[in-house]
Amino acid sequence: MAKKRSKNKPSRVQFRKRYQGRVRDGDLTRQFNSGETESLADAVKNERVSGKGELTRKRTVAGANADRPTEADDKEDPTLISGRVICAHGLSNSVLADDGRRFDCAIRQVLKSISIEGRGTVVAGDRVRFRAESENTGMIEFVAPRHGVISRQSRGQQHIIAANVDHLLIVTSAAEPSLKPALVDRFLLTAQQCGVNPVIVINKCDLIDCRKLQPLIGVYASLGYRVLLTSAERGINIEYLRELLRGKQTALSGQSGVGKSSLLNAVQPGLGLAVASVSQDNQKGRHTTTTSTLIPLQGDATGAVFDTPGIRQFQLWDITAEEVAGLMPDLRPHVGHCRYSNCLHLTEDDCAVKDAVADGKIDPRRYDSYCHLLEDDLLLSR
Ligand SMILES: Nc1nc2c(ncn2[C@@H]2O[C@H](COP(=O)(O)OP(=O)(O)OP(=O)(O)O)[C@@H](O)[C@H]2O)c(=O)[nH]1
Ligand SMILES: [Zn+2]
Repeated sequence: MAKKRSKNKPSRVQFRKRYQGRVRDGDLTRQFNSGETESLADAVKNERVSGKGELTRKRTVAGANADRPTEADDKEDPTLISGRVICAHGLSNSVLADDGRRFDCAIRQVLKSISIEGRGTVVAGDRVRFRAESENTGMIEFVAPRHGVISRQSRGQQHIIAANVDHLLIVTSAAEPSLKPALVDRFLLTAQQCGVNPVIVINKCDLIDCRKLQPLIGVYASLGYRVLLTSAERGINIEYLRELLRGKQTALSGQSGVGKSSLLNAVQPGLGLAVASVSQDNQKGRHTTTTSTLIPLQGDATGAVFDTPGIRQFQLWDITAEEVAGLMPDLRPHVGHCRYSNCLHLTEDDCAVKDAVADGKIDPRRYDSYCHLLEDDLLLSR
């Protein structure tokens, strides 16, 4: 009789132990002296937004800050300006107000105190409310809760590089360089892990007979992934891509030379160039490679693209071999039916995943990707 998947999952305590305080709530965490941790989103909610935390405590103890706004006040406070963070640089953050003005903003101390080592209090893509202090400077008072967070691992900690990412374009090319579905599978896993909606773009479709791609596209489409065949060179599906980007914050990932800049230039002349120069800047400094920049689309109040080296090649962050199958929509339904609750679906007997591959329910190539990821990467580093 098959065992239930839930037995395979680590308990909350084991989970916390495993990540040693780095509780992955999809957000930054801070650690109290007691050893407890709290995500940035929760901290902001508890302390800043509800006004029940630090601010309120300060107010009652010292009687100070009595005029501090609560969230409701913030939203109604006409002196605060709404905008989004274009580039986060610690002390000076570039913020684009919804009315199109640019401000250099500092961050209010209480927001800083809830991040780890002051890093990542705000990141590119964050929706913020700030108080203008001059024509072009201001103070960020409020950071809205995030969705679609892209992070990377840095010295064992999660480091957010972009927030509120609506779409992740996984850009590949049909040829030159050749299509690497295993790489697409990795990016799909990362997108799943980050809670970002992926779109697979196969560029340079002018170089091959696209009918050859039908089986591959069929597999992805059957898993619910959107696949777009494009040619930046011939202008194929560029209008569709433009529509996809409209009003959304989109991140691009993919190997060098697949045509990311060319696609952006086809959508909006000069956009690829703007992106390339930002990427260059990022590559110059060793510590700035994680800094991402949001580049607004012309004539589109809310549409913008992120493109930094950090996102282009972004890696799975802190994933365990046991978690991978659960992040793959084709493997996931079968994992609970294996004989062993800790089955890795590689060499074990009575493995429901391998049975599903044999029965044609899982595409063998996808299973192959899974095996390579575990054997060549995740299990080797153990
Ligand atoms: N045939 C063909 N060539 C293309 C297409 N799109 C881009 N290219 C060419 O592919 C090469 C690489 O394009 P880029 O846009 O620089 O690629 P990228 O992904 O931005 O590369 P990196 O900046 O290195 O990450 C250039 O020589 C482009 O002219 C296409 O649709 N068809
Ligand atoms: Zn199995």
